[in-house]
Amino acid sequence: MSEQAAMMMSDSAKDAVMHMAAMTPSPPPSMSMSPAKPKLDLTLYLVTSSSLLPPGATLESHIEAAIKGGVTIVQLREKNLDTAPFIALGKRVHSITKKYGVPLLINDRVDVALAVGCEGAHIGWDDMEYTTARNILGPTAIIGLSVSNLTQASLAASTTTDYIGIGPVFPTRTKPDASTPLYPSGVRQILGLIHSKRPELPSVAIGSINATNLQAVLYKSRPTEGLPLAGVAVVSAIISSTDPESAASGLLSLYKSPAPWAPPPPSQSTAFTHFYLPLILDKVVTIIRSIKEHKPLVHHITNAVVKNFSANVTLAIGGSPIMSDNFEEAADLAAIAPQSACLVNMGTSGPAERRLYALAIRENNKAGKPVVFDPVGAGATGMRKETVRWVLDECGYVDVIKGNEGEIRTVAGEGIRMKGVDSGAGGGIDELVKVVKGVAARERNVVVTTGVTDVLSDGSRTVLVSNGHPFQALVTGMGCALGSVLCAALAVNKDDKLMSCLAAVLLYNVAAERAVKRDGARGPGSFSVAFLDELYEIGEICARGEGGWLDSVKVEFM
Ligand SMILES: Cc1ncc(COP(=O)(O)OP(=O)(O)O)c(N)n1
Ligand SMILES: Cc1nc(C(=O)O)sc1CCOP(=O)(O)O
Repeated sequence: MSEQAAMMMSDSAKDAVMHMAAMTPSPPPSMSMSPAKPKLDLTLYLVTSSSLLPPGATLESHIEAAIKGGVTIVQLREKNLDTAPFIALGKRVHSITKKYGVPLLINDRVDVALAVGCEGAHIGWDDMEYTTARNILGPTAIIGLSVSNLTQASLAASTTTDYIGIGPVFPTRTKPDASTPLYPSGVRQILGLIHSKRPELPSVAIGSINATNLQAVLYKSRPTEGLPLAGVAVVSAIISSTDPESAASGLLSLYKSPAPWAPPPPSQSTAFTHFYLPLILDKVVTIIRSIKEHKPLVHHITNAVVKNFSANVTLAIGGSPIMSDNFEEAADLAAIAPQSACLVNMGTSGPAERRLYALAIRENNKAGKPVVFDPVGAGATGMRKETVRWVLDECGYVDVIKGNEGEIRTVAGEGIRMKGVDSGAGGGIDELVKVVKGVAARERNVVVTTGVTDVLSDGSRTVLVSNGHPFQALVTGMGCALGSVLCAALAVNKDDKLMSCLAAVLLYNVAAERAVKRDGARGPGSFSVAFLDELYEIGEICARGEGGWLDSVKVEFM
């Protein structure tokens, strides 16, 4: 056993492995399980657990139905079977999987895999050490290793394992002794590390993956560089279903479809890859005009303090505000209008509101409608930090996070995530840009950070906007109502979300500058009225296709 592998195992497991290794000479070629390495397709990986079958179902019929539905590889994971019945079951299941050319692996038990003569085994950190398993099963067996953290990932990637199982992604009842959940952002970090060690090594994610979260797992875990997940492994999503064939085909079809919130591929998209200002400002005008034309519905789940102002801002730019905290209509509101978006502002949130956020995010994700998340006061209390973590890790996908510098630093920080972007404050604009870019790259979305200079980033492109007026900080709800404008812009332009956010921020901040120049705008009160007038006025100017109001923009592209 290698010293490295020994470090990672419990003492009893080490003793067992040492014993096995001493007893196990290098295998003669005849011990190889099949003459050639079977093709490995990890796309939809079924891991079994007989105890989770619905009443009356048999494991054999469930597995066969799931394969018909599209399962590409099966792992027999039976924790309570003695050796002889385990081998007998393995042989029965193998006769089914062989018919369909689907590889069968055995969980934990290399001896059972050998006796069954199936395609390989999956082993964890309490099981037989990898090299010993490889020696026993031979070079053509498929062997997978589990990893739950970066240390294990680094060690596993230094072996010749055929694939890695990363988990748990979410808390799961199926494996009570599972490690701390990684969430998609943790899976992404592990994929990045695997890429740095063995760029071609495929991985699957496991742990409470189901039809509701599969696309978010795939999308959010995709690293900037290197291989994305090669598949997802599920137990209960198929085994507990009364219709395993449909459960499998449903998961497969979600796996193969682009996430509803994914922007179109770059060739079709109007994304700005070159920062050519006149073209960008042209697009800004088009987006604002389009809000007036299409009157997008903005479903506000927001705090009581800012509802009235947010509704007025939405109306002033030509949108249709709905302020609804009603569970019963969240799904309808996501689906009802061809162009809509949802604002989740956690200004005043308790347990009921948090359940509503989850529902609204899920429904808008399903309908392909953008979601803007405003983590108001994110760092103020433990409850708020946990709400932010929960929204980002467990509620699906948010297209845009908008907050002030402190809020975005909290979103980036160690208190929220297993490991976050360095959130040290006070490093100036360059350091802030690094933080904002880091969050956007981690969440694969757009982050809008408001301040004297607003920082907008999608993780690769970053824009600084220095328009605006100090009166903005003196009007209640001014910060929150930017969320309404972001929603309206995203609702009418989903192709390039950074561009939509830029249009919203420019409209908002140039309107503020113009408002203080209006007659009678003497202080925050009259300013807020003049501001609404200017939002409206700029909309009218854009509707005429004019861009003169943009002469004063102060933008920098990075
Ligand atoms: C595909 C896949 N990934 C991870 C695991 C977990 O295996 P392990 O760590 O051995 O834990 P148990 O499954 O034995 O509880 C897996 N089985 N499959
Ligand atoms: C078998 C297993 N391994 C895990 C890991 O984290 O390594 S989580 C897990 C259970 C997955 O079951 P379900 O899809 O029902 O949540």
